[in-house]
Amino acid sequence: MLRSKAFSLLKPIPLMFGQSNLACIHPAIASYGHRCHRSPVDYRQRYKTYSAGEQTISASHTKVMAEDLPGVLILDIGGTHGVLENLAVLLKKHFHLITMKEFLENKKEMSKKIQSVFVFECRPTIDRELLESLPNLKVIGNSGVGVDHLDLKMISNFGVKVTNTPHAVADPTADMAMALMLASARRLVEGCQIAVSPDTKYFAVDWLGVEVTRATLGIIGMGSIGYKVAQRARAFNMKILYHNRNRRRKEEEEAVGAHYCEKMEDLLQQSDFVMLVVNLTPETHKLIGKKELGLMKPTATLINISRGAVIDQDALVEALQKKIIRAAALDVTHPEPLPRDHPLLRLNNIIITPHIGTATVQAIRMMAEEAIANMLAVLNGQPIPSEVFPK
Ligand SMILES: O=C(O)[C@H](O)CO
Repeated sequence: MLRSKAFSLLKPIPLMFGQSNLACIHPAIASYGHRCHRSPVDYRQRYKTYSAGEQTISASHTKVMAEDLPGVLILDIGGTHGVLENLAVLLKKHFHLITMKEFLENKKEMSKKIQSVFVFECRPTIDRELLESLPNLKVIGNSGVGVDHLDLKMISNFGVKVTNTPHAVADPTADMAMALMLASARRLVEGCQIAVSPDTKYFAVDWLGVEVTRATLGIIGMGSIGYKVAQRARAFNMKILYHNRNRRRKEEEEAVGAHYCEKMEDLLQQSDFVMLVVNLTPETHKLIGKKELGLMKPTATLINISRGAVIDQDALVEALQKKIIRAAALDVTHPEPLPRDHPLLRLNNIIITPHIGTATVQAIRMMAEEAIANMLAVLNGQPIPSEVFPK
């Protein structure tokens, strides 16, 4: 709902990809993956520069017929063509769009044409049956960074590559992390409800918040999103702790004033805000359970912008009910959405948003562009900016 509303505001914009010539992908985009791995900030900078200078070439200038382009199967995600209209415009520059409906109606002909599948964010998934019916499939372009919804091993056994969009998601997701932290700390949602309630006799002292400024933030998962959260938190003079599989370089730690905690337990015990920014893998499944929640301060807040299954939700319900921790702010849950009678929805010390970390006009477009660049690289046998490998 929120996504489609946001998207309806999106006006046609100059497109980064010029013509439907598969070789004409802008070199800045074709190569950003390599450099951006080290310096993700670069990408947005360069994106601005190039998109501003790029000439708009509308679909009518396209000489190549859609049928001549490699087929991309769009798994239905809404919109009139099975894909949001504005994403369709971007994709059509380089691909012959085939919706699931078209595929199912004319499977014999369509299945041969399809060389790529575009997956919008983290849904839906791709099963063996679909893979078996696409003999020419070469790449699945996931729009979004998390690929926990895809069976990477099975896909790779079909000789199909999977790509994701780590660069496009980093800033908006880090912004969302800050929004959740601030909203929970200052009890923004309750404040809104009170402000619009018919009862005008309310006293702020009855629902005091806590301060983010100078508080201790513990970031679990210091990849590019985690690091961007740290950059933002520094502006709030927060003390930053982090736990990650690999320690960041000294210069990177110093740039944001982050302190490494080798043991996650130390971070949990010391933090006022614990921020989860890890990928969902078998190792991080229910990473935060009863024991971990018990280590947190009773005044601490848990924020999750990764995946719902990283938290043992039953343990979280109990911790929030018994005030073992102060509050939680979740952009992700398991499942999504939660069943309407789920106990998490009945608590007042929680904020839940419907997985909107990347639901911005800019991010959705940039994710699509990053996914397109990846898919074209695979189809053209060029270096792939962001490929994901099975473990
Ligand atoms: O994985 C991601 O990038 C986000 O969760 C998008 O849905």
